Amino acid sequence: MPEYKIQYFNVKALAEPLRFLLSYKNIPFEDVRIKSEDWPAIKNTMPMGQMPILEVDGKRAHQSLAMTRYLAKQVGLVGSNDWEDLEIDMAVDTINDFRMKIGAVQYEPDEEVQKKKRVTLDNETIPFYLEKLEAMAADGHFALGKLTWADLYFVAVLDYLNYMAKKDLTENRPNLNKVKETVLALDGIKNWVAKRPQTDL
Ligand SMILES: N[C@@H](CCC(=O)N[C@@H](CS)C(=O)NCC(=O)O)C(=O)O
Repeated sequence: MPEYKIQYFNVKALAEPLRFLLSYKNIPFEDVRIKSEDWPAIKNTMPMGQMPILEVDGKRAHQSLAMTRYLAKQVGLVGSNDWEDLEIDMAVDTINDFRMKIGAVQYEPDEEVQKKKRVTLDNETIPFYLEKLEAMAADGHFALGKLTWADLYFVAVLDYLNYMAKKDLTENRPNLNKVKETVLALDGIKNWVAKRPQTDL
């Protein structure tokens, strides 16, 4: 079995889908968490000056979605043809678009501008995306009517989304809650969630 190492900050955010995918099959990995005070010295050694980084037998990869998709192939959570993979990718890209829209507000440096942007986020963006995502998950899964990496991706980033949105995004969304329950009930994920470092996001 390849040796896996994940490097990121001490948060779930963009590395958690990688951790979920490996944990799903109980694949061991080194979970390296860089302290923010150590980051400036390390930043320039990273391919794009950013994390997460995945190392597979010492070979280094970056870009969280590409790495998550790679691990999904390793653990068999992809489609069985190109069209099925497209359906999974559509769900994942939609979730990722949602993340970036919430992030654009959370990381807006001007406080007054952030306040204004949060009104639009709360009244328009969040309801729009949640309605679409709830409909996509009508049968308890985001794609193909079965468990795929889109489901694991959503649940893995959910704490991060809730933190940035400052609300429980799955409240009163039965289909999204079903996805959450299904993923959190998987043995490998249950074990990981029980033992992972406790962080807000
Ligand atoms: N497109 C990249 C974005 C990575 C990214 O934004 N990483 C942030 C943390 S979430 C980072 O490394 N920030 C530190 C910095 O830019 O100095 C990915 O998805 O992996």
